[in-house]
Amino acid sequence: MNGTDTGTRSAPHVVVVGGGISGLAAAHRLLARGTRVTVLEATERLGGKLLAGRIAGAPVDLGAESMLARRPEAVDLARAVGLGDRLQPPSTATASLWNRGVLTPMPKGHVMGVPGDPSVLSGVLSAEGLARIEQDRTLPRTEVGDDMAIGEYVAARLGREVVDRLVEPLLGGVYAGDVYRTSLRAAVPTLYDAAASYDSLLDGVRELQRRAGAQQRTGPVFMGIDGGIGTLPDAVADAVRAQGGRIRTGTPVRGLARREGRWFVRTDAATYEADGVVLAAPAGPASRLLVGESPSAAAELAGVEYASMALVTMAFAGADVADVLPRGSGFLVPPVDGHTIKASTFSSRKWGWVNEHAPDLFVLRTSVGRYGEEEHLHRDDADLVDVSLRDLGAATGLAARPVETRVTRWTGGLPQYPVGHLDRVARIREAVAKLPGLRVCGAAYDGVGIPACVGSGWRAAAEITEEILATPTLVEGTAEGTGQ
Ligand SMILES: CC1=C(CCC(=O)O)c2cc3nc(cc4[nH]c(cc5[nH]c(cc1n2)c(C)c5CCC(=O)O)c(CCC(=O)O)c4C)C(CCC(=O)O)=C3C
Repeated sequence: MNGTDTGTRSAPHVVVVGGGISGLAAAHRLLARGTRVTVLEATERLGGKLLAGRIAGAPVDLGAESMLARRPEAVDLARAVGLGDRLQPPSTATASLWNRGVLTPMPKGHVMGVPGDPSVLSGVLSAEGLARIEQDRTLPRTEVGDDMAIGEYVAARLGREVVDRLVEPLLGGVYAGDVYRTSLRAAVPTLYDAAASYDSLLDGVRELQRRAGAQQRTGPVFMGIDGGIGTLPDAVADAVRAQGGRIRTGTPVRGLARREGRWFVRTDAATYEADGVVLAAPAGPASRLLVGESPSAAAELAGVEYASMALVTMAFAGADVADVLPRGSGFLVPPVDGHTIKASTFSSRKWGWVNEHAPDLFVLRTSVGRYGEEEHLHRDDADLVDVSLRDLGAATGLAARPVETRVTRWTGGLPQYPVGHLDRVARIREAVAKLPGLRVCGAAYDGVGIPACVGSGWRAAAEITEEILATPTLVEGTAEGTGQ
């Protein structure tokens, strides 16, 4: 950079479309790299699937409530925006499985439900189910090719019971999906690699476990934030504003066009002129915005499906509940047993901060709905509370009535990663790469977890700044164009 240019050249301007955690992480990184930034969020609220709220006066997460700490991005971002002191691991690392009407401790020693040693599943599977696992040692190799549904692969090796009672409830939480559709390669890449190198899945998993053990990783697997993961987006937004970034909520983007080497991002009130654009919106809106400039990316994005779910958060008088519930952070529910809820998280037990803010309450939540199972979501709030209480009662014996309830509907909450997902993402990226200064990021691409979202935002920011700072363009004063 030539110092004498600063008077005539202002920093390049990047518009970020979407104010969820991916877009905010991208904006934060773009500012650090010296661009000007405008974030445009369609709804009135920043944060996307992260939402902090209150129940019976107590702070609680009403969206995502935990982030993986084994990947650095989410905790690094939290620290970078001043939340380091509020990071807090879960108070308990155990959970239960509501299996055939009985709550049993969640087995340890598996990779997303796939055991290395069948005996860890002895409390969970039937005798036939356990016997079926042994066939893994003698069955001919299962060719997974470019990709295969994780449920199909694990069922072929170990039998359907392992899939239906372990893999499905665990991965059902991650994607609100169906493991007989979900991509092995995208969802659990370590298992895909093991499948390619070992005839026996048990052998492959044991090797993964051996390697994980050799790494001697310390520190918590998950991390929360005092006050809620939902406080992270606002903290990032504050940091973005403090560095001069502009954030507009209630500002849906209506059109995106490239003319004479610049981007024009049209909203109802203004058209923003930019050197770069980060599309951090979900796949549907991203697809609609790309129809003009990249019909092929738009078509691929239009094929990305989402699952919807609802969270029912309930606060009880603490004394009514704590002794009734099983130990640990909550329980998972295998869909094959036909219950409505698919998980319950005991927030007051899982998070010290929930308990500290409301020591006389017990807060828990249930989740309802997954891909292809949207009928429950048409029930009204009172119905969702009733069915949650019925399932909770059947699972744990809980008979108390909550003092307050809150239903949060996450329509289109979780993108699906079906077989072939990674190829689709590669095709999207290839098409998008033909558009100078434009990148996509978010949960639809490289992982639905918060660290993956943050990582994808950072990557988009790094690639764009590399590209546009390498070819600086002359811009006049403000980048805001017509209409404002
Ligand atoms: C997006 C996501 C990731 C990916 C994160 C990333 O890749 O970044 C993930 C990972 C994992 N989830 C795991 C375990 C559990 N998930 C649960 C419940 C839930 N997860 C959800 C989502 C996710 N889950 C959701 C929407 C629920 C429903 C209930 C609620 O939202 O309240 C519950 C029951 C409730 C409780 O005990 O809290 C358990 C025990 C384990 C450990 C497995 C092992 O031990 O090997 C791992 C890696």
